[in-house]
Amino acid sequence: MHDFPDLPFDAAIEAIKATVPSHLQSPRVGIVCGSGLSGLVDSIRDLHLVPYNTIPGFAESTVPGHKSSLAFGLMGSGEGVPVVAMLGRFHPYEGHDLRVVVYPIRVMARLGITNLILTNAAGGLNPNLAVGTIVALHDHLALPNMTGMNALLGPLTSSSHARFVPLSDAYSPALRRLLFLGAHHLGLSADEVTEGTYAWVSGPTYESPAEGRFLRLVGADVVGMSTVPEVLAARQEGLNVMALSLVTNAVVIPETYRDIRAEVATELAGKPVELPPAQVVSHEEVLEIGKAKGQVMMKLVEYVVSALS
Ligand SMILES: O=P(O)(O)O[C@H]1O[C@H](CO)[C@@H](O)[C@H]1O
Ligand code: HPA
Repeated sequence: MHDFPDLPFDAAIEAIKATVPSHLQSPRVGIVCGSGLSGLVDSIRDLHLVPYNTIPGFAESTVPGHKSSLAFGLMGSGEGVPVVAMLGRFHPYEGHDLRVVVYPIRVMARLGITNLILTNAAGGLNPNLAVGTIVALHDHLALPNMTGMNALLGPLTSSSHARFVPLSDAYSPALRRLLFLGAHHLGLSADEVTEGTYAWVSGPTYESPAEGRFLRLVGADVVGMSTVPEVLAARQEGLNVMALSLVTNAVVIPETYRDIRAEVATELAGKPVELPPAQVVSHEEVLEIGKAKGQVMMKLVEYVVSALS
């Protein structure tokens, strides 16, 4: 296998191995913690943190709720499974090139992980998904990928990589099976953990009502600004992928718009106008739900990782 020099893989691996204790240097599972979900680190013992700014080629995460360190350690009971977790990810809207966004996934693959568990905070498009629901992704819909913003565009980063990567099998059924066994063992209902399709958007704007309606119409259940580029790189690296969305807010999809003209007419007729409550999403709300519900996500991830031992 030959790595290409614009991405400093060898230097990154060297920097990591220089600080991480030898029994943690070859993690089997990689985990990416989404917005407000870095609390997953609490389930890692023998914890060893490597700040991103000490790893050649890594950027810094600039989004609140995303720390900027790799966490090495053991997860699960008994001997434990060696894992590496990204406490904070990179998003294109921060100004990071897509090759930089997925670089940590490729570094984790070179450290030896074979399974990747991605987590994210997402807006709910499917009206059946309550805030707090965990959605195991079984597919994605990525308009940016289809229109020239694909993380696999450009020179291959390894001569062993496929140029054309199929996505019909991107989300491992075997890992999803483990997840639902875990949900059963943890006593979680079908309303608490379910499956669905993730729409990837570039952000950083949240969806307009018409965009939300469009994404729902074309089959997406949740929407977010991450994960898909990482899935593509992981699949090119030959990793098994599981991705979990935590629904942190309902995307506003009104069936009808406020009739402002009628409101004015009512007002002019001297009658009181009843104003509907404003419905806007904020990143603070996203982080709050992540903190409140992150525990369930953590237990599920712990179950799946333990089952991989
Ligand atoms: O996908 P993660 O990184 O969890 O973050 C989600 O939360 C942020 C918006 O609140 C966006 O970055 C969106 O993608
Ligand atoms: N839209 C896009 N990304 C998100 C959302 C949303 O409503 N919530 C959390 N991440």
